[in-house]
Amino acid sequence: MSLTRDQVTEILATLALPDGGTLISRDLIRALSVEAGVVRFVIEAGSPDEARGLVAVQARAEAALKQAGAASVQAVLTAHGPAAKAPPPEVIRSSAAPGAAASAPPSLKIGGHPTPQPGGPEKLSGIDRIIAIGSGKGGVGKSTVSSNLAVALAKQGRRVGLLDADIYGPSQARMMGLSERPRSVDGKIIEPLKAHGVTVMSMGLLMKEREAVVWRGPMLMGALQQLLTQVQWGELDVLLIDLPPGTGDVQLSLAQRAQLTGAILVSTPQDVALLDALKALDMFNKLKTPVLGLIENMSSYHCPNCGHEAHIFGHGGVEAEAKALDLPFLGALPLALEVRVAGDEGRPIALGEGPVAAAYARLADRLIKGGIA
Ligand SMILES: Nc1ncnc2c1ncn2[C@@H]1O[C@H](COP(=O)(O)OP(=O)(O)OP(=O)(O)O)[C@@H](O)[C@H]1O
Repeated sequence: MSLTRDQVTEILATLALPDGGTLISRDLIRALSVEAGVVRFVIEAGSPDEARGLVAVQARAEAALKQAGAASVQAVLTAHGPAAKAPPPEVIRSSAAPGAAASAPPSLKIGGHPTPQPGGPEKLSGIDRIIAIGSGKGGVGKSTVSSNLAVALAKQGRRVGLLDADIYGPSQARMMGLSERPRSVDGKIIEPLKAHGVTVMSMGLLMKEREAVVWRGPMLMGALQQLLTQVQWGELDVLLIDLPPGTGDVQLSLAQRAQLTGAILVSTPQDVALLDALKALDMFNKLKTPVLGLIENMSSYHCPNCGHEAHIFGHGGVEAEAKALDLPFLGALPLALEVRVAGDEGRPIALGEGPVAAAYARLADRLIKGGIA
């Protein structure tokens, strides 16, 4: 049984706080989302002291939700002090790393309030093109496509950056095989890491491994601004930005802060994913970010034993939709076990040879020839 948002709220409403009331009656829950059994939320306390007193409630909430059927629970305690005198909000503890404080390179503070940016979206110095990779819903392979496309472009000689802006569930560090932490000598400029010929920066590299972070709008926008402007990207032909799924604060904030060349949307052939993708499309239109095209991921499956080609999630839906919308269809990427295994091992499949790597090479070639990447 998969939990609904209302059921989650009901469960949270039963958990009494040490000084009275519940997480719901005291209005401490922020950014609650329930998707495919994964429950994510922030418990926002008024002060770091109050937050410390809520650690036990956080653990009880996680246990109760898991018992009620949640596949996983990512609950984060944050504290907000009064705006005038408080330091930037502090991530106190995440559900996946009990007792661990969020850590970053020495003296580097991540996730403060964004600084005002007069004059609209900025052109980031040294970066020729910025492409956001989005999807209407989670799990369609947006991060997988981003890392593999980055590698495929680098293999064809492009200078490529990959920014993991999926601040809620960063996965690029794992997919690109990075565990080292980026350095910051002066506490301001962050030195990105290099993997497989790609310059990479991810919130995941600044957090402890397995830590889940869910931030509210202002903190999140501050973190995103830092990842865009404080990272020493160097000279890049293209920066790929792996967005969180859906249509939210990060997308909005990104479009407001950086001059995007455009967005690429990833979808699976399933209708539901496509409908969600259309919502994302609508969002990019509203943000005046050009949509450069659609990609169909998990398109066809080649049986490794008999070579038979099957279309497990259907096939061609994204191409048909692209046609109907008069948008470029950029390519179909096969469903293959090795894609997941390679991603989990930190060596994107596009690094090697074979049909999937060839599909990524074609995609990269098409983007380069089209002047997109
Ligand atoms: N073409 C593919 N063939 C096989 N497995 C795939 C393929 N694309 C993605 N996957 C696997 O599907 C899972 C989800 O992929 P991924 O994390 O890239 O999706 P996502 O859209 O970025 O999700 P989220 O937005 O929730 O982070 C991963 O385990 C990944 O390895």
